Amino acid sequence: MRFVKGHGTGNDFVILPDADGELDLSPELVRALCHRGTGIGADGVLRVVLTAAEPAAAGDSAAARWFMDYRNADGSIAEMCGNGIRVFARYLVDAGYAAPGRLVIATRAGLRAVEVPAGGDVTVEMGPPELAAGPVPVTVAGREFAAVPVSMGNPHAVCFADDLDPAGLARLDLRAPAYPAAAFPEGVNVEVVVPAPDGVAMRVFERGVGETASCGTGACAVAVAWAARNGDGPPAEVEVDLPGGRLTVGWRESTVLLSGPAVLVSDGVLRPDWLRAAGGFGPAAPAGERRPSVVGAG
Ligand SMILES: N[C@@H](CCC[C@H](N)C(=O)O)C(=O)O
Repeated sequence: MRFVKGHGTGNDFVILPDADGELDLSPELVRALCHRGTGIGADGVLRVVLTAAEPAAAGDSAAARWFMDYRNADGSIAEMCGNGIRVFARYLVDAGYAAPGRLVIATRAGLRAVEVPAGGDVTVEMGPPELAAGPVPVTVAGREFAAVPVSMGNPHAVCFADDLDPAGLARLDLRAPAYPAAAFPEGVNVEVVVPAPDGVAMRVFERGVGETASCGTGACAVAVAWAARNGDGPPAEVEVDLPGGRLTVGWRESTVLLSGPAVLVSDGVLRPDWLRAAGGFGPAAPAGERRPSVVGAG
């Protein structure tokens, strides 16, 4: 079984080519693949499957040839991944499954158009954001924030720490943020944001993963909450600095655009013995018996 490893600003993924939808990706196998000591190591898994072969993408095959099946490192399923879809698109072009240019990819959050040049940064149209009613109290490092709830297809809670600078942000203990379960019944990704010379700097505690070096949907949620707070309409662009690098968030009418590097690192082969010990890929379950399409971190 072949895999490719890739990342977007340090948010890293195991890419599994599965055009015909033959792999049953159990949560146990996802956890084993993502384990940084005993597996390949990643924040998540991207299964690359034709929409025509994927029951979760039923109805999208006329508009999009490929479906991004994204899984968090803990084995849970999320609706959307902004860095993941950029890496996914880079893989499609690199593997010869798509020509450079604009391509549309199906996700659990709906169709997303991606602009993939032959080389360089990849931009995705992330769709319109949803600012939910708030604020919601979220506690990070013993401090309560009035968090702004934003959906980018997946849920985010944006916490502004205006009194900190990027160095203060780097010192914050981001483990175990707490939030009212009723406000985020499916769990939530928590971002802490500070002002930075070119825009904003952020760190993120991802649902289903823990702290990651970068989060594309998180960067969009932060830029949306930041623009809403400033109150004078979306700026042309916001530069978002993350521990793993810089992402740029822009707007085209009501659509949020996310740009940044998407890098393929290595190709590999899963050893049969390792795969067997990790539980292996079962045959894909019939459509009606598939696991729930979205699982919160719990
Ligand atoms: N890193 C991703 C987001 C992945 C999903 C997230 N952990 C969730 O459960 O919603 C990104 O780049 O957007």
